[in-house]
Amino acid sequence: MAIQKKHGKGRLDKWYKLAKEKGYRARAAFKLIQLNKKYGFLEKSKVVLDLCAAPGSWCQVCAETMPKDSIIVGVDLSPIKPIPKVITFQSDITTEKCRATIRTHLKTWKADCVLHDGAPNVGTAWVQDSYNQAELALHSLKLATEFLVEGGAFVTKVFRSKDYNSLLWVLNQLFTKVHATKPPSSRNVSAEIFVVCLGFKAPKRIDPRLLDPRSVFEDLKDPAPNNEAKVYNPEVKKRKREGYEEGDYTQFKEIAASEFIQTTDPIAILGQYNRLALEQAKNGDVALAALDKLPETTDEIRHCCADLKVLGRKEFKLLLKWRLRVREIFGFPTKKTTKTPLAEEVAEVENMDEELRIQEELQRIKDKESHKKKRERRKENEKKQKDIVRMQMNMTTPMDIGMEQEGPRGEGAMFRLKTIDQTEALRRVAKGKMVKVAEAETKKDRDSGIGSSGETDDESDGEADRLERELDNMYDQYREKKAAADAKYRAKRARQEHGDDEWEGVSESEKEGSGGDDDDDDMLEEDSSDDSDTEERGDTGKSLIRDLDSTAQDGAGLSKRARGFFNQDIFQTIPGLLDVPEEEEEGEEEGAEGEGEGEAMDVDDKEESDDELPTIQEQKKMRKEKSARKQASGDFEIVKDHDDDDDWEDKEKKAKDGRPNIDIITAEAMTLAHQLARGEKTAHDIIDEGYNKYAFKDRDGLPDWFLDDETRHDKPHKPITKEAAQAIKEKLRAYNARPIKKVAEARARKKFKQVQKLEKLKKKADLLAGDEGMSEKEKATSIAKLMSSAARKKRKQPVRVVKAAGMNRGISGRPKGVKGRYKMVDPRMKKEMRALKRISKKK
Ligand SMILES: C[S@@+](CC[C@H](N)C(=O)[O-])C[C@H]1O[C@@H](n2cnc3c(N)ncnc32)[C@H](O)[C@@H]1O
Repeated sequence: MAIQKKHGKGRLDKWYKLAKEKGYRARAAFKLIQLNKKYGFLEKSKVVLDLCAAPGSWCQVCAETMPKDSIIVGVDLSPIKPIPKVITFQSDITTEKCRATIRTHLKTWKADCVLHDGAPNVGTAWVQDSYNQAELALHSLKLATEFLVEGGAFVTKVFRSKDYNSLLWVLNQLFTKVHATKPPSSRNVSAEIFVVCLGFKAPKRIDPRLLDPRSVFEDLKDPAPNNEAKVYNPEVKKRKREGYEEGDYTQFKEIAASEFIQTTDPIAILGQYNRLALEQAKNGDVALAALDKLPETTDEIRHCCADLKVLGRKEFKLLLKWRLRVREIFGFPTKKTTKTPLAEEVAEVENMDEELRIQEELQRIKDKESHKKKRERRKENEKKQKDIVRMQMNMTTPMDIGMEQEGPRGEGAMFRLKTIDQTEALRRVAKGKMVKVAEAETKKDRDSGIGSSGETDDESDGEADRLERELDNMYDQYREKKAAADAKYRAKRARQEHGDDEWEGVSESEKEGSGGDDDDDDMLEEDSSDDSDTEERGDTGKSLIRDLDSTAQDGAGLSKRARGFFNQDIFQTIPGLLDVPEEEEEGEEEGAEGEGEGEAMDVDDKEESDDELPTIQEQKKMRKEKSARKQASGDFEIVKDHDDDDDWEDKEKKAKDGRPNIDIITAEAMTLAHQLARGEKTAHDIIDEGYNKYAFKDRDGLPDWFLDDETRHDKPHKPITKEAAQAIKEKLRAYNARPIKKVAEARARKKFKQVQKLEKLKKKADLLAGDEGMSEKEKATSIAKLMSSAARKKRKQPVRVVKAAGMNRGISGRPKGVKGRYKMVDPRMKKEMRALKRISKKK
């Protein structure tokens, strides 16, 4: 929760900094800029009267925004430093003298706009005497009625207080439109708002009572003096006025938090008070002491209680929830029974409360409805799940579960491959995975929050089921958490979600031996996507045949991806590995190039392919040569560390991204390659090894978390040779030895600059050499001079120390008038250092 501070550095907000940057004398400038942006009163004004104008930022904005040669008159109790094109003088706007001075400056002119940003400052910054402010605003209005032209605008600052409505009423009598607004640059913690009055009615006669604080603010008994005047007359003491509670002269109101708990209208308290006090507990208030000790009274609640005026919707809700909870604990009735109407005077606050109340009511209704829906869906799914189990036990048929659907031609959906494939039902039925379908559905619901809300309708479930679900749920949460923290895991999941498990299939089969039921899955999935645009049974059949064909072909030769893998240089010398018909290979190569996959090509090959394309034969020859070169030098391009699972995933991803394939050869593959090369193993052996206990796993009915763990840890550990491990180590060492990107960039920049410098020198030397007016000796000496001056190192500019004081403090970026290298220092630091030294010396 961001709490705006009113003191110290809290003041140096973005508007403050922006004002400094733009050269405005106060951040208040932005309030006028924003008000004018909304109502556009300055652009059409030729004469403006700025009341309470010091230090003059509003005058600056006027001078900037108003047409050329406009008249701007600014007045304040404090002196205003001269501003170009602005007339300023010092006076109290409540006095007759001030009125007369304005008249002399304006002569016969009438003002198009009267601005008033007066603030009678008393006490600390946040304690505002709202009455004085309202009174000052009324004084400024009085001046406005005298100097404003008909249709003119009046902008005034007011504080939300008891007198606010009376003031608004008066303004409404004199102007056609009255808008109360709070510009974004006005601090949230401040009670100030601005009233922009447009279309001055300019009545011929104004009832003097309308502008008399005594009658406008009728509660008033004694007329209030201008507090600012106290600055000049310290004898004058602040008087008590009616309109405030006895002993409470400020707008800052606090109430014991226990009152908030007990009240029947908590929203009224949230709207009216600045703070809910908890710490009175120390003064012996029993209710507060109990409240203070409750675990529900968290730090966040304490923060919220500390300043109600800065809270947003979320925090209000938090406080209201807390109240309900505490009421429950203390045994209060938890439903609201009565509502106390809010005081009329705090109209603004009342609106906000009303809004909050409506919003909460809406939210409550929404929540209720969504809970109801979730419950219904959950029940439905559970029923389905039970039906499916029954079906598996031959107690019922899919039709009973609602799986039948009439196709466009009348045939049952049960027998349409396409529809079945879409629901994945057949595939799972075939593999006995119907339970998983239901599980997946239930899980989906759980993911969307169903069942996790602790609703009471799971009594019908068995304890074991419930436990299982809870476990699954916890595991899902764990996975979500992991996914949020782990980019690699996210990437992997994204790949799975996009059905992009082609490579996974390869690595899986490579790791576990090929075959198994996963292959079937892939085939059906491909089938469904291939034929998504046709509903014909025949078409689906065709597609199945096509896929089966391709698989058969893969079995005979190698799949495209497998061929890509074995196309790598390291396998080039192994006989019989790539016995593929010539035409087919050509087709593949072209395809790979066309698709930009290039998995069987390394970087160099790729670069070559960019130029004039070599023929297939040439490419093959080049590859062979290269492979021989690498074999001779023992340079294996391997990066995979055997135990580094994450790294492996990363490499897989890289390979999928279409980057060079140097990363995808693992130590295992290298070992295998060595074994094949040495004749220790044949292709047949490898295929044979593929049939192992890991290849055929029964995954039916097992929970996801278990399957995940299995895939991660239950896999064959293939041997790796010493050479392979060594090669990988070397490779990684080379990787680690590379300079970081920034260093490489800096070096390249340096080199580039040197080349540029050299070019320049060359040009100059050429010019000198071609100069006919110079003798050869002269030429030689001047070129030598040139060279030596170029070789001389430039002296670094000394760093200038700039004190961060006054205007410079709090500004980010280069301070004004400072050129070259500089260092910002805070003089306070120096003082502190000296003090520390002094202290240590004394010691
Ligand atoms: C918030 S500042 C005005 C800032 C100004 N709008 C600006 O942009 O620089 C409020 C000013 O009201 C002035 N003020 C308060 N009472 C006054 C009075 N009776 N007559 C004239 N100025 C007064 C104070 O001296 C103070 O400078």
